[in-house]
Amino acid sequence: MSNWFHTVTIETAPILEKIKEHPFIIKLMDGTLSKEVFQFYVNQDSLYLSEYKKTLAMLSIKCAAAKDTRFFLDAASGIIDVEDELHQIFLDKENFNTEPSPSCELYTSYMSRIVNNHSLEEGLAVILPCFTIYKEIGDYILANQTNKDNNPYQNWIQTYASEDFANAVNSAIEITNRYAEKAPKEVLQKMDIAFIKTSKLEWLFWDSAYNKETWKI
Ligand SMILES: Cc1ncc(CO)c(N)n1
Repeated sequence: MSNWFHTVTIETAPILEKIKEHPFIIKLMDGTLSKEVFQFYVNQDSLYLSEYKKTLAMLSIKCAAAKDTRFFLDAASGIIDVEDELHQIFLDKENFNTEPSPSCELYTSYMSRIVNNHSLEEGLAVILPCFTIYKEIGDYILANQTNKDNNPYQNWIQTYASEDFANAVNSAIEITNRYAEKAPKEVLQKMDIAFIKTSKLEWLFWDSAYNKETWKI
């Protein structure tokens, strides 16, 4: 198989559509998303990113090629900058909740489990939707919004529709496709499962923020 990512993207297209139709994204795009919901999201996203960077660093040391290790280490340290920038702007430090929501816990734990206990290829697949879905959504919002000048969430939107982020996404896809080219069919199937599940978790993460998900007990 020459382009694993292309094939799995076709398979996950309905999930991406559902994300675009989610009220969180619709309201983020038109600027009517409540500040409370966005706060909840940024709070949880900060907890998410702080785990995600560790997972990327862990994945980096499993790559045989030094340039791939460097890419994931750079991405991990880039996340520290994103955490600092976006979260300084949007995060309400006094009301910061240090407990991950069930969906946040599920998402970060799932990625960490796959990266730590499974093959490199599955690890590459499991962390990829975090890049590719945010790129899709960033571009989608920017292309469809009519209120770029007065959307309170424009900085957030701009980050994920930026050229820097696009370059990082392309590199992550290229690396994953390169390892997939040499992978046997059984491994490719496991890569699909990991990618599809994380794509669903992306939807779940937005949905959980929109509903300000709590632990039921
Ligand atoms: C949940 C989630 N997925 C992906 C990204 C993009 O890095 C993010 N900030 N948060």
